[in-house]
Amino acid sequence: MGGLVDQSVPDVSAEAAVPTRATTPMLEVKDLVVHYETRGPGALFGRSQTVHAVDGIDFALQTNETLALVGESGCGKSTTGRAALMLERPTSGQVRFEGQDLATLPRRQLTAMRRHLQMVFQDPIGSLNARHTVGYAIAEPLLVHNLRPRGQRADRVTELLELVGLPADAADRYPYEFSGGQCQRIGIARALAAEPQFIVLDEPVSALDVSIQAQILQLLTDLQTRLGLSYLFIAHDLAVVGQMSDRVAVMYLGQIVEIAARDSLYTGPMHPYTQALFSAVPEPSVGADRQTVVVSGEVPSPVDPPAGCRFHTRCPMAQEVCAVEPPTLRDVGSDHQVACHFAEDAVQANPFGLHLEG
Ligand SMILES: Nc1ncnc2c1ncn2[C@@H]1O[C@H](COP(=O)(O)OP(=O)(O)OP(=O)(O)O)[C@@H](O)[C@H]1O
Repeated sequence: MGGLVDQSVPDVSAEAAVPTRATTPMLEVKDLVVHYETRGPGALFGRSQTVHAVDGIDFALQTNETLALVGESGCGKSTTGRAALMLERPTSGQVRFEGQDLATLPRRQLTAMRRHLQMVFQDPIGSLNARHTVGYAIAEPLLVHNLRPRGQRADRVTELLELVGLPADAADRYPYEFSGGQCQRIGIARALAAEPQFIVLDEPVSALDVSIQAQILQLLTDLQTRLGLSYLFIAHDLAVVGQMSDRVAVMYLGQIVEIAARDSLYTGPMHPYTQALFSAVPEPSVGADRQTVVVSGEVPSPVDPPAGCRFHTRCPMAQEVCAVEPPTLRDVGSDHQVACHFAEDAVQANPFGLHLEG
């Protein structure tokens, strides 16, 4: 496969070994669509319009695997995460957890199933109720799902606090008494309380200082190994994604444009949009802490996405066919799929000047 190498290829020697494929994926998302009906400009009398937040995506996640979702703000990552947990009812498509379609489950069964599916949020402090003690916040899922006899719940809270590296006396204190990193540990303990198998991590470290980020990422990695968790990891920081993921899906305007094993994507990104994302990663030596996508033009509105390939209005490789025919995801290597008519040409042309191998 192509010889593109990103400058910021992370140290991948450590933790995340690619897990062996099971026959039935733990979670499977098929042709997922989430549209929002909103009012256009003009408040009360604005015309009704459809936001194409997620538009027909497929992915699967194995036990103990981390799939990262990356892409610019507004491309549909959080909506995908919420829909995978059924916090957002899909407009159409399937979300199968251990083979069972959650979209068709009666409400009661869905509530019972929810304990296996949890979320950790971006804003660690805001996601906790300021009026509840930390102990209550962590015990609440035990109450909701009726787990553990009443007399054992306090011990379980202590156990969970210990699991995330906090002292037992944290249970009697309030969220405002803790730092952002400590609050994120509390959020993780709360997510773990119901013994989930699958957790959506929605930008779990982007609100934290860099030094704290590393500690939380290490905690998440350790917990995954210890508890056999599967993560859908939503993030914009490609260095963090490179450290945390087994596989990576790149989203643009509600669709997956490239999905691959982490190393395959990081050493040979084939979609021009993925290449643009990688070209925007700041070199650590420069000291910049945020990426800006260098591709020209604005992201088109998800109310009226472009016909054909949605990226064609900004793509340096675009030709006539791109404005007409939507490319489907096709195999371009082992565990590597791309939705681009000219992906092979893009590797040759290297339009964003990624550092070339050799
Ligand atoms: N409840 C809603 N009603 C209407 N539009 C929505 C709603 N939630 C999200 N959207 C729109 O759907 C699109 C996808 O949003 P989403 O939050 O999933 O993107 P994202 O990639 O997670 O962005 P970010 O990185 O900024 O969180 C955006 O255009 C957003 O404005």
